[in-house]
Amino acid sequence: MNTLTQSMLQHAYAIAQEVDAKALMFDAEAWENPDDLNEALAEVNYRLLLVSRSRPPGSQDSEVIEPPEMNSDRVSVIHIPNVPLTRLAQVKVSMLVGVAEKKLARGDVIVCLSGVQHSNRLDTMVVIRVGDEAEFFLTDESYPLPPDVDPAVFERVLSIASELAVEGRETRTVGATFVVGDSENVLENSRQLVFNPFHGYPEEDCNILSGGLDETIKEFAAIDGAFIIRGDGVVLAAGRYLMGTGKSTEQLRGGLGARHESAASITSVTDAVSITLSQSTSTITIFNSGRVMTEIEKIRVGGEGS
Ligand SMILES: Nc1ncnc2c1ncn2[C@@H]1O[C@H](COP(=O)(O)OP(=O)(O)OP(=O)(O)O)[C@@H](O)[C@H]1O
Repeated sequence: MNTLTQSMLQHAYAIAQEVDAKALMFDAEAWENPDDLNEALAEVNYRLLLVSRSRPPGSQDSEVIEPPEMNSDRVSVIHIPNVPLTRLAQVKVSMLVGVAEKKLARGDVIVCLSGVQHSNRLDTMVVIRVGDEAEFFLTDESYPLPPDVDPAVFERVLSIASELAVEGRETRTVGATFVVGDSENVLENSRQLVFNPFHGYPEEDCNILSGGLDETIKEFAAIDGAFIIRGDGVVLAAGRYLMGTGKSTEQLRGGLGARHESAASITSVTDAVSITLSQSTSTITIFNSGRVMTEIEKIRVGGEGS
């Protein structure tokens, strides 16, 4: 391990102890292989949140460093979308997923370490109190998800939206809205714009957690309207027109149009959360209670985090 990385680890550990941090958040992807990661983990005897890239259920990706099996309360893993993210976006998404999975809570202090992917080098340390930075959690909600939404479903939708942002469709950017949770209410507050491609299929074939559905969803992102996803991951509909427009509880910033307005509004009249990918900026915006909860900007095509 190089001197800088060792020094970063030691200082991060010392700071975590001094400020009584909830955890040290640690980027598993900065390592080239699991042995190097293990060596680094042995350096710090503190509660660890390992950030790792998520893969679709059942898929293999040799680029992804799987954190070692650890039978310990000291270490838990947060999966974030497997797309290039800036350092800030990575921290933001890790915190969001960490809070959704109840591994973190508003007010927790965390010491975050990251480095360029597979470089074996840590070069960035950030100390954050979850929820303090306005741009991380823009609403007052202490828990970001509706009660019926499995955090794994939220994480998968976030991954699919992030991949869509990077990949686009047939060389073009695409936009999409995923409305997750409180689906009976959401269906009552929306109507079918076009034929629902998920209608009539067994639920087990339409669950985003069961694998194999990502490409189908990405294909249907091109059709007008929103996806409606039940809290357990079953995709109930695509091509859905969301009603209740104009009921968002805050003025959206300039440049956001009907897609974002409708995504915000549906979360003000139901308990759902909306995840919206902008076609024009490739920014992902997450809404709940009619307001912006988080924005993830600059999901980039290729390159290193900055
Ligand atoms: N009420 C609605 N329910 C579901 N989808 C909608 C609704 N209104 C608009 N859309 C979707 O948004 C698309 C138009 O988005 P528009 O450009 O007007 O909004 P925007 O918020 O600026 O989004 P973007 O940043 O992606 O351009 C439509 O093609 C349609 O797919």
